[in-house]
Amino acid sequence: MGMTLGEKILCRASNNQKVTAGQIVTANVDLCMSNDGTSHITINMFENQIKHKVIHNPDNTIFIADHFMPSDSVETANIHKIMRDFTNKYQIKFHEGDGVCHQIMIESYVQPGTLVAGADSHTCSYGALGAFGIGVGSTDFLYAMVTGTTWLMVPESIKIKLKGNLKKGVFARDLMLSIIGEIGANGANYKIMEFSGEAVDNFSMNDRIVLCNLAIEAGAKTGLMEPNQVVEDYLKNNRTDYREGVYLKADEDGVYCKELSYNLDEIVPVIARPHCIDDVVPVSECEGIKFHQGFIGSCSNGRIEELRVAASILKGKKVAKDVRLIITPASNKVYLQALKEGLINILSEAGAMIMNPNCSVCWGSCQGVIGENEVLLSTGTRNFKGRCGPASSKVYLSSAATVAASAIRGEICDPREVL
Ligand SMILES: CC(C)[C@H](C(=O)O)[C@@H](O)C(=O)O
Ligand code: SF4
Repeated sequence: MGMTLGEKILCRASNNQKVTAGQIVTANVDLCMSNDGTSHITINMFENQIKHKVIHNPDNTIFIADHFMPSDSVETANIHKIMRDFTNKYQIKFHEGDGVCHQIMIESYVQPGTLVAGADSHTCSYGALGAFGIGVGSTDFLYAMVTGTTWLMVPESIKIKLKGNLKKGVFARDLMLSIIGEIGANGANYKIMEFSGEAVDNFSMNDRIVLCNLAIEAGAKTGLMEPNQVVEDYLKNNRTDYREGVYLKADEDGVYCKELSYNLDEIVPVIARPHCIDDVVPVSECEGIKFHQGFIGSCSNGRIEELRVAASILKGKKVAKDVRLIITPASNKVYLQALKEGLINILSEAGAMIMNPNCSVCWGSCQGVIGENEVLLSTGTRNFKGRCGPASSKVYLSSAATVAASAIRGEICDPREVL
């Protein structure tokens, strides 16, 4: 009996010949990542509750300030100071203002075949590179940072076979929201969502990240894809630390708890309605709904490909009078690329507000918070009640194209009408 891709990676990380779903393993963690959402909690425990104050591998420990960047209050400024002092003291890597943690990790650190513990739920994004990213709480993060290991039960895997091609105006974001809409927000609880099939070969790095990033929103332990030439090219072109990676593949006879198949030709632009990500309907069912703010950004949808699509729609047009459009590149690298391509000019001339790279409106605690009864159309990851404003506010989730097209119209519309 063979192994799934996730089992292969955990096998390697735990120095086993074979692992099977349900088995509990202690595994070596290749990278530890923490952000300003919770790192002060970890630092407090480290300084005050443990005896042997050792960081297992400072070089592989990365702290990133992105959720409240720049700080919006004395409280968050103090969190950044705690992070700055701690990372200086222990020679840990620290990024401040460079962008969203997961984007920074993918641009600069994560390698295929590795295990990464991140104190953030969307650590599952690293599956795009064929790495096993797990979101952990502050205590588990502390354990991994100090010991270089973590323990986990090997999850069962769901094979998600993708074939066909996305039509014009339909994006990876629509595909993943459609999958979550079908299986439900608990549909993959503690499972690995392993994406495969001929369609995956045609995916860009951005598509790969979009799919793996939202795996947690179906309850998955992580999302995974076999690394391929696209990954290899991405690493070669973007990474100063490029080295030959560990390109693990699932065995033909790996055991899956479920198999799902999707034909990409059948996917249409969709929207997740408030307040649950699995309340997914075709955009056409939301046509005409007024909204007050649009947001393009986040670790899910703030990369250059998304800004290009937004710019192609907004070029020469104006954001509707009663809509605020906030666009936040996912990293400085993305921002600089957008500047170089003239996208920032186009978006700005159309009336969008361009923010510094950070979690921005996705997180709803730093910038672009919405008011009582206001409606947000967002490319963020979550639409929980109160995520981006008071309990009376509403968040709809869609692709960047849908946000851009709707921002011009002043009400939700299908991006295929303008593309
Ligand atoms: C702050 C952090 C712990 C949180 C997460 O884990 O996902 C945040 O990034 C989010 O998207 O809600
Ligand atoms: S962009 Fe949103 S989902 Fe991603 S880490 Fe930041 S707050 Fe979390």
